[in-house]
Parts: sequence; structure tokens; C-alpha cells
Amino acid sequence: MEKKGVYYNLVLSQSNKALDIEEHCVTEIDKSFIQNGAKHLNVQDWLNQNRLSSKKSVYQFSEDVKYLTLLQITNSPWLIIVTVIACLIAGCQMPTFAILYGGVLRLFVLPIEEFESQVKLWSGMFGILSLVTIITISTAALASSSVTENMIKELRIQTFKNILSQQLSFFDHKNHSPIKLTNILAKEPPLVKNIAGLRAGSIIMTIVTTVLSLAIAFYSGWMITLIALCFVPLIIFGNWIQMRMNFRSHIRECETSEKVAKIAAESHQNIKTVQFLCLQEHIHNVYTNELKKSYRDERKQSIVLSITFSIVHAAVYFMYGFAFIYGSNFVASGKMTAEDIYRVLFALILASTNLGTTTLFFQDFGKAKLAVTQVVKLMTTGSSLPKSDEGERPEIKGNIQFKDVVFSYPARGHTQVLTGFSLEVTQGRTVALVGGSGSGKSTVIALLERFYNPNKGHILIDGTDIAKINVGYLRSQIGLVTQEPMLFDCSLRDNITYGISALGRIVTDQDIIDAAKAAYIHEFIASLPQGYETNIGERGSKLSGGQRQRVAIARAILRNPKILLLDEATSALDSESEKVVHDALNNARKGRTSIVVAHRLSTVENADLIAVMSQGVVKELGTHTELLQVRGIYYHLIKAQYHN
Ligand SMILES: Nc1ncnc2c1ncn2[C@@H]1O[C@H](COP(=O)(O)OP(=O)(O)OP(=O)(O)O)[C@@H](O)[C@H]1O
Repeated sequence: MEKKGVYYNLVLSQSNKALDIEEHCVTEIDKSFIQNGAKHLNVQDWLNQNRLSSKKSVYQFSEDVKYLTLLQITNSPWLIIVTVIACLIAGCQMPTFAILYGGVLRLFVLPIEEFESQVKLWSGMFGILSLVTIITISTAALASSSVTENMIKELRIQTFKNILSQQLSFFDHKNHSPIKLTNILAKEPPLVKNIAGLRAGSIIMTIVTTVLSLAIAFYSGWMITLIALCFVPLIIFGNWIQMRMNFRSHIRECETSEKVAKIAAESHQNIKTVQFLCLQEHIHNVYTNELKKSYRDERKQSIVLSITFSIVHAAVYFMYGFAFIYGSNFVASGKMTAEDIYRVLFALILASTNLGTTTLFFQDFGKAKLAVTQVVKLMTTGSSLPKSDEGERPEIKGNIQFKDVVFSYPARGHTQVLTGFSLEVTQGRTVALVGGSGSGKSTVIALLERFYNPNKGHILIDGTDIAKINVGYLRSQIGLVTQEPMLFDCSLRDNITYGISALGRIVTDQDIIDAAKAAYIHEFIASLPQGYETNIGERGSKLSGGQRQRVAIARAILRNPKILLLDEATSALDSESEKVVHDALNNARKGRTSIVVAHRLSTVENADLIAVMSQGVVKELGTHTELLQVRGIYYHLIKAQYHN
């Protein structure tokens, strides 16, 4: 300090602010990890709790697949009709073959001249059958695959669109975490192939083949057919067990992949903290245990599956054996001819082989059903957000009024976060919200942006309830800078102009440079070889925390909002960056109504008004000097921070 060098300046610029060791050790994401960890007593508990909380299955959707919804989204009725017709015709080919084959067997006992003359005729019929098969099956395959590809594309597009249109509370739900939604969108739509397209076509073919084969079998010898059919319930039961087990297995598979993806993603994101706290081995164990558990369950299931699978297949041969014994008795007693027996057995062989092949599809049917149910549910979930063209678009000056606002988050409906919050912010002034952690400061900001609606009370802008204002228009009038600015993996220019085109505005290069200058980031950008075209990496990873904030501020300035919301915008920065960002924010605030949420009280000392929040209401209101004189909550907060 005596040297009055760099260290002296840093200390001065911090003006006695608390020096949080964690903040200097870890990055932003790491901090949230530590904060979360701290809330759960320790990181190990936190990891375990994460594990426990996800024990409940999130795949318990009771609704069935809405086939009609699937068909509707494909929007290609002609292709579906062509597929169905082609499959119906293709389904007749095997029974026709059974009839032809029965007829051919009869030829072998004919005199040689008659045999020779008949051979050409019957061979021609086989030729026609193969031609019809080529045409119908290729048509069915072609038409059905375009139906399914279209279905997969539309499922993804419409589900993604519907997810984007959801209110924020939708994303608070445990079933809608980013990892789950990303997983569902990436993995589930292609599984529709197991339920639709050629698979569905095969089922149509099988039904036609089975019905016709049974008709042939009953016509040729109803008694022997009835005996053979005694085995059918066993085959159906075996297939049903297989389907159920595969369905459960898919649920387990989804849950496991989600759990391990979550563990991996969180550890990768917070790798510094993981290494800093020497958690590598623990996380590795948690990860391995999840996989081992799933492996054990799958192994148990595969034993049951292999037994039922073999029994189902063996049942078919039992069926033939019995049919043959009884059949020979009927032939001996003159009730049936050998040709009839052949035809019955052949028809039953065709029907059961066909059923067998189709039941293999049924094994994937369970997976597909679950997957499609989830996607369709996500695609059709209604949103409580008003439509984009609804609501008024009054000219906004920036007078804000919160009137007795009561609010609890939908995900935690029993806890009131705001319990009668009232505050008035007049046009062009800066109001700071301070208070203990969890007092509801960020919630106030979220309500003003209409991410949520209050349960009671009103929020007015220039006297108009924001519930009546068009949401898009309202948000276009608000600039937001948060602790962790949302930056995208694109150029600096694209990040600064992000969302501008949606406002219907065209900005010039000069506008962008002016905004960057006001945010004190232009000089840095100009020094880069690619200037404004420089890519900043995922979430702005190629920039420092302060630079990220200034890009976000430049974006807010460029949008030229009437209201500026700063949620802990500088609390994550080191003292030097904080000073530059602070100056940038002062520029951004000029001529705008601002609401500032801050932990570091020194950053809000100059606010026109400071509202001290506790338990969801404003407990003290005044300027820095006035509040110090009151010697209430604010005074003690300041004292505690300076003491640190
Ligand atoms: N999406 C959410 N779902 C459920 N509860 C939430 C949600 N967001 C915040 N909460 C809860 O609401 C309360 C107020 O949170 P809020 O973020 O508004 O507090 P804060 O004063 O900004 O806290 P801090 O200073 O620590 O950021 C907290 O108890 C928090 O756990």
C-alpha cells in the first residue's frame, strides 16, 4: 500500500469491498456450482441429492401415442393412401403363394403330357406374382419412407417451435431441463420409424396375410386349423411380455443416459471446481455406479427375454407337430386329403412366420411409443404466453410502478417470494434493489420482463398494466444485462446486433461502433485482427468476464431501450474490470429508467433511490445517505460489507 502502485489502485478501486476468496479462484459457472453445493451442505451431498432427485421416473406419461397427430403433421395424405393400398396388395402375396403352391403340388401326380402343359401356366402365375410383389413393395417402401422422413422433420421443427414458445415456468419443471429437452429433440423423433412408415406398412401386410392365410387354412381344414391355433395365446403372451420388457428397458435406458449425461455435463462445465475440490474420483464413481446399475438391470432382463423369445419360437414347431399328428389321422379316416393338409400347414407356416417377423418389430414398438409420446406431448403442450400480436403498444416513457405484487414461482407454489411488493420508479431515474440473498430482487426483474405473471397486484408502465402490453413490444423497450451475459458462438458484430432484426430495425456499422464505444469495448474489438468479425466462442468463452459484460452492454445500448435492468451486472468482475463496466453502465443508464440489482453496495451508492428488500417486500426506501441515517437494515448491510 505504501508504494502506491498497482495494488494500491486495486484496493482503492474496490473501496473496501469484501474480497471473496472463491470469486478469485473460480469462474462464474464454478461459482454457481459452489453456491449450489453450499446450499446442499457440501458438494458430495449435492451430487448425491442430484442423483436421488432424479430417481423418480420422468418418463411416466400416461397418454397414448396420438397417431392422428402424427398423421396430421406429415401433411401428405396421398403418400399415406398410396402406402396403405400398396401394403394391402402386398399382404395378399403370401396367401396367393400358398394357393399356388398347393396347386403346384397337385401337378406332380398328373400324367406327363398334362404336367408339361400345366407347368408353363403355373410358372407364368408365379412370374406375375413376383412382378406384383416388386411393384407393391417398392411403392410401399418409397412412399412410406418419405412419410416417415417428413414426419421426423416436422416432429423436430414443431416441437422445437413449441418449446421456444413456452413461458419460463415451463423450463423450471424438472422434466424440462436443458439436457432433457436437448436429448428428446435429438434422439426421440427418429424412433418414429419404429412405429410408422414401413414398420406400420409391415403390420398392415401382416394383418392381411394372417387373415387371408387363416381363411385359407379354415377353408381347407377347419378342425386341424383350430387345433393348431391352440398355441396362439402362448405366442401372443410371449410377445406381450417381450414388448413390455423392451418398453421398460427403454425407460431405464433413457433415465440412465440422462443421469450420466447430466453428471458428465456438470462436471465438464465445472471442471475447475471439480479439480480444485479433488472430486474427480468421486464423480467418476457416481458415473460408473449409474452405468453399472443399469447394466445389472439389463442383464437380468435379457435372461427373461431370451427364455420367452425361445419359447415363442419353439411354440410354432409344437404347433406343426400337433397339426401333423392330427392331420395324418384325418387323412387316414378320409376326412381330409393330403393336399388339404399341405395347404393348411403351408398357410399356417406363412401366417406364423409373418407374425414372427412382425413381432420382432413390436420389440422396438415400445421404445418408439414412449419416444413419440414424449415428443408429441412436448409438441402439443399449450403455452400461457399471449400470442405475438396480442396486446397494446403504447409509447413507453419509463415510469414503472409495482403495486402490492404477490408472487410465488409455479415450481414452488407454496412459497411466496414477493409478499406485497410495492415500488415506484420515475422516468429517467435509477433505483437500486438491495437486500439479503433470496429476498426477491431478481424476481422483481423477471416479473417486469413478464417472464412470469404476478399472482396478485399489478405492474404498471406509464400507468398501463404490463399484462395489457404486447409481450414482444414490452421486451423490446427493456434492456437487460445480467451477471452471466448470454453470448452466442458467433462474431462480435452478430452478438452486439443480436435480436435487432426482430425489432424491425436496421443498424449501420456506425451505430454498432457507437454502441461499442459507449460500452468501452470498441478499442478492444478494433485491436483484434478480425475486428467485429471475430468469433467469441461458445458463450463468449474467448472473452474475459469484463469483456463479455461490455459486449452485453453494447447490445443493450444498441437496442436503445427506455428501461434498463441490471441484475448483478458487475458482481462477478474483478475490481479493474468492474470499474470499466461500471463506466459503461453509467453511459448506458443515461436518459433511461434503470433498476439495478447489486450485491456490492458500493456500486449503488449513487442511485437516485435505494429499495432495501426483505422477505419479498420493500422494508426501507431512500438515498444512500438517508438510509445510513435511519440505521436500519441497509446500515447493517453496509456495515457488514465494510467489516468484511
Ligand atoms: N425459477 C425458480 N423456481 C422456483 N423458485 C425460485 C426460482 N428462482 C428463484 N426462486 C426462489 O425465489 C426466491 C427469491 O429468489 P431471487 O433470485 O429473486 O432472490 P435474490 O434476492 O435475487 O437473491 P440473490 O441476491 O441471491 O440473487 C429464492 O428463495 C429462490 O430460491
